[in-house]
Amino acid sequence: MEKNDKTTGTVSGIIANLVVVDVDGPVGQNEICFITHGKERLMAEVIKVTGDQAYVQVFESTRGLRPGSKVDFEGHMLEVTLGPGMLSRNYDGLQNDLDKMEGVFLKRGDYTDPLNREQKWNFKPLLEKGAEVIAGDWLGEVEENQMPHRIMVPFKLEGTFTIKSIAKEGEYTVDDEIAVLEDKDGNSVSVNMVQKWPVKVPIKTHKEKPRPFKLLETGVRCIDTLNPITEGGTGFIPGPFGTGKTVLQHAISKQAEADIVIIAACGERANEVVEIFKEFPELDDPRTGRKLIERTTIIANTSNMPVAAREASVYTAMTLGEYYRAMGLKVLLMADSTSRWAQALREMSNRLEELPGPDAFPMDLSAIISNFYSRAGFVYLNNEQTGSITFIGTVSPAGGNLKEPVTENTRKAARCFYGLSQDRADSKRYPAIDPIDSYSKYLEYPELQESLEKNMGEHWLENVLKTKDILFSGKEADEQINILGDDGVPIDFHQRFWKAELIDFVVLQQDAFDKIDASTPLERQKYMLEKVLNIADTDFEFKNFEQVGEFFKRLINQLKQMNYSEFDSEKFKTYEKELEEMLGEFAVETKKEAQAV
Ligand SMILES: Nc1ncnc2c1ncn2[C@@H]1O[C@H](COP(=O)(O)OP(=O)(O)OP(=O)(O)O)[C@@H](O)[C@H]1O
Repeated sequence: MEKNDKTTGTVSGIIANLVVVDVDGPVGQNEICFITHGKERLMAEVIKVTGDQAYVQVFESTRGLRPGSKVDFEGHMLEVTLGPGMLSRNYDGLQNDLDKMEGVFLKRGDYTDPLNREQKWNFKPLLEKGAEVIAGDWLGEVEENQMPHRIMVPFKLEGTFTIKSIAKEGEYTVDDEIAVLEDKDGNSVSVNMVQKWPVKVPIKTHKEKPRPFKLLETGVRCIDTLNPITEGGTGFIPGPFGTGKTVLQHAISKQAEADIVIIAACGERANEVVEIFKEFPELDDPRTGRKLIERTTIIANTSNMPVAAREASVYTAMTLGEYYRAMGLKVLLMADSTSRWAQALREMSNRLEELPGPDAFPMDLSAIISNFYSRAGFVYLNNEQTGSITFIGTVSPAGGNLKEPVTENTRKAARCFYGLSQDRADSKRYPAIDPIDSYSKYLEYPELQESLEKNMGEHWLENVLKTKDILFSGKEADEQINILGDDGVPIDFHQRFWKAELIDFVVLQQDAFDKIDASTPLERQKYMLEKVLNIADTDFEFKNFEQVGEFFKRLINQLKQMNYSEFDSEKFKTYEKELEEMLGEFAVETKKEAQAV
């Protein structure tokens, strides 16, 4: 889309943020333009072209804009600027640095540079003069917040190049030349540490993108044990307000096995975004012992920002993720909430008077959502290294209706579903992920099954399925008890109910604010699951239903004490010993009683 003679135009109509422009040359779909309004230059994106008219969506308020204003088309789509120095930053959807703003917004017409042009970085070459390279290959690296940041052959270059020269190790700014590449015809390309890339086009410099197959450890038991997400996998969390979405997102961001965390806070209210900016920098990073923000970038947009900027933010976040993935890093991308992004799509579609789909969302909502989710994934790079983007989006279904179009279409696109339940939140069973409704389709992938068998033992999958069965059977028993009364059902129903409670309290419920319980390593998850299943596999003899409840409450208490103690510590072992004694004594007692009868 690059061209030399830039197209210009004149504003001929204005409908809120949608501006009609009479153009004097060719313009492309999604091309960026600037409208001159007095001393301001307002950025806009072409969203429809008919004949010599372009409909452009302005990223800012169009207050006071008049027909006749001049428009300059840029010849390229909305791009992000990629380079070292993006970590710990708060950007808006157009990659403006929000820390440079006054108040919550930038002044209209102001765009800030996403990178620091003065800062020097210690560049180390990874390749030598004469090497043959293609787009995405790692020429060298700098270090940012103790993380390697690879300087890559620009993604836009096509074909094979030879390195004509490469900078020696030393201090350079992002704009300094660090290499010169030469194509087959002898044309030279100067490369520095900055590249630009259009946000709506996936970066595809990898060699292969297999189905994800490796479990991504999050330390959250009801995810890892019951419905695991994979490295490069996708998941979504629909949840009513106040069900623990924020706490869960913080837990996953802090604990997941990721090098880089990108948060797309899309369309949140301004005060919620301010909360994110305040809360995130305070989160400790259990992996590095420093602050999580050092390996995090936040892309935020509030509902009162223009619709096109809101729509852009998730793409900007994904493109940043793809950039880091091409460096061989593991990226965790969290978007909250994708419903507000979909609302931005709806507003745009409505203003364009497109034929509406269900609930007035665009007809192609399903394709938009699944195309977006498909940009996540696990990849093999050309140098045999791997990289990944694991994507988890939250959905805020209006009125908790999971049949509404955004939730329905997200369900088709995402492989894991973590449904937060109001009932569980009300009874303080956190995290409130519903164990019956939630699922991970990855568990059906033979690739993951194989890797689980290798890493978690041959009975792991069997145990996970058994756990699900016990939870389901407990729910059924609970329903029967509620209908027929405690005395109206056989004692066995109580036993089934309490076995599910045992799993709920010991495996599913997890205190995000306890130093030890907050995050459980896989090895410990495996140990505890086996312990609990051993109990669940035993058929105890009970005199009456009260005895069932009493016995299981004691077991739950004991096992919870273990959850709160350092794994394998003296304290842990003491609790475990007491638990075994409890089980042994009960078996002896009931045997005696049975003999007496
Ligand atoms: N895993 C957990 N362990 C302990 N407490 C929790 C956990 N998850 C949630 N809570 C409790 O629930 C409260 C509400 O959680 P949170 O703020 O995450 O809800 P939310 O769904 O994000 O709310 P909103 O929809 O308003 O953003 C927390 O303040 C905390 O007390």
